[in-house]
Amino acid sequence: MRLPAQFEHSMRELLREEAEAFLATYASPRTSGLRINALKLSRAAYEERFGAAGDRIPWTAGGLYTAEEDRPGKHLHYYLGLYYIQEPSAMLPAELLGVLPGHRVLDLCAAPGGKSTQLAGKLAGRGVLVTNDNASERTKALAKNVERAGAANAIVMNEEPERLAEAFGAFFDRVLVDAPCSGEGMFRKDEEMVREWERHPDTVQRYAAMQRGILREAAKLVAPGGKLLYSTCTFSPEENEGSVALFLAEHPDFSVEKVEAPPEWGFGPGRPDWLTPEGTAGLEGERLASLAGTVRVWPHRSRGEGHYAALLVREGGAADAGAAVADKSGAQDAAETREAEAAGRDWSFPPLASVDGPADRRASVSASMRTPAAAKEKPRPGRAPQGGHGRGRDSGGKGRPAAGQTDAQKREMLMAFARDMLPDWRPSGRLIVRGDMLYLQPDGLPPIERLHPVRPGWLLGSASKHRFEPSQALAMGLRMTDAARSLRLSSDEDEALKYMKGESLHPDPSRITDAEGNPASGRGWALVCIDDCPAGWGRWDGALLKNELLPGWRWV
Ligand SMILES: C[S@@+](CC[C@H](N)C(=O)[O-])C[C@H]1O[C@@H](n2cnc3c(N)ncnc32)[C@H](O)[C@@H]1O
Repeated sequence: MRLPAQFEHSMRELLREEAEAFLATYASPRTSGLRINALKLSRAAYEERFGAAGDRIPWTAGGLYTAEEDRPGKHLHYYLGLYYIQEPSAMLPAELLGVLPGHRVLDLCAAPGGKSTQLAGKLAGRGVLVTNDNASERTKALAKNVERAGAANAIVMNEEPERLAEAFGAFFDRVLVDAPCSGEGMFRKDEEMVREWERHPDTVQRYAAMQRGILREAAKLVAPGGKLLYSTCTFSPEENEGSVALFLAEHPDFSVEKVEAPPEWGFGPGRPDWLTPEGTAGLEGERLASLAGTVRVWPHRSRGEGHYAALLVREGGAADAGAAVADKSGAQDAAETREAEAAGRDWSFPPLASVDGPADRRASVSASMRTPAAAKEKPRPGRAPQGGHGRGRDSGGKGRPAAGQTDAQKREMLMAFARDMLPDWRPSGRLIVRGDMLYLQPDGLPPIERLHPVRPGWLLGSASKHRFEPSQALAMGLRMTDAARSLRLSSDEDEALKYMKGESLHPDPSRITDAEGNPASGRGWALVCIDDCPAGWGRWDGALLKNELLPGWRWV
């Protein structure tokens, strides 16, 4: 690979005797990997069922090295969200952030969602993940990847960091800033980055300025005692230690938490000594030296592409207070769910939270379970969702209000669907209606109506005319055993691939089963599952299973 002369010169200056080993890596293939989706399966369970998929990536739970010829993107399991294809070093930042179930987590520069799906796995369905990117085109892939992973507690935003900081304040226990950067660490992966670097001599400076602006806003979003992980996939000291030095100089309430890694992983320390005197932003002494506690991943030392990560902790507050609080509320939810179950069919979704309505109309599931309520709701004007998805369609469903349907009626349609199809399903959150679309939003968020959510919650489906249509996102976030009617296929069967290609199926009626795997009664929606994982919806008429998989989710 031909490297930009200026890049090669700078790397020789920095690395000196190590430079040859570093430059030699450009003659060997890049590393690649996949990460098993903890929301669906553990690595042990994956390997037990499907065999070992590759060498383990030591720094990441569920991470496996792959070879070019493996083509993991061409396997049904990829479509089912059982794993995400991700460069091995790119798995490090989310791992270092120390996310616990119940945390409030923000992924500020998130598209296309590699680290968001990893963070969602760490949350294990508890707490909230706000995943954001300011490039609206890129948020489509972000939303789809988050949905494919089955993250039911995520909201997807298309916002500028300033506006998030205004709306949320210091709300988050964990913030990830996987910053836009000059991408020097990805030259082996993407030669276009090499050309881009060459075309713009000021690339490094331009990105450094961007990163510093983003970090300033990110600081406002971290709760006292919370943590911020800053990462790039580049080598330049200006974009790495330099951006963190300025951050520390401007934010005395943050400090570096040293990254501890076993020597065999090969990580290098941060290099404050590579900063110019101006590059230190006036940082001195111990604070400057603490930058050595940040981490550099080098392709000649580790089995991964170039990366940088800095873990920054904000002082004050009780460490992990968010997780503790959320754990408590999780226990409370479980207790209240049991109470509601005991009350039989009175269990209900929360009252509607109108996107335009006053804040005091918002209510939690737990409150609604005590007082099922929808019938009293007044009709509201529908409002087009941002990037709305009819049944999770990639570009359709412009969020037109269903003619004549009130929000309360739409909620009732969802309830009727859930009673028929998902009798034991007990999600938590608050129900949001936007146009035809119904979403379940994690509890406890501040008002976000003035922002641009691409998904203000888990997209459950759309209620138009007289029927509720469940979304692909709903299917992907369910378990096979949630469904009162399912068709269970194995990835070895031709039928599985036919379904994923969009074909309708003619299964023997005995294969349409209930949650326990016994023959199911009734007709209507059925959850199609492959290797016990939901793949999408079909409509069963007693002889034919009509394929309801949307084109954007099909096998290609
Ligand atoms: C390195 S990529 C993120 C990769 C992503 N974290 C992942 O793991 O898939 C950086 C992202 O930052 C976004 N971005 C650039 N400037 C931004 C800003 N001011 N606010 C939020 N996102 C920004 C870009 O659109 C890009 O998607």
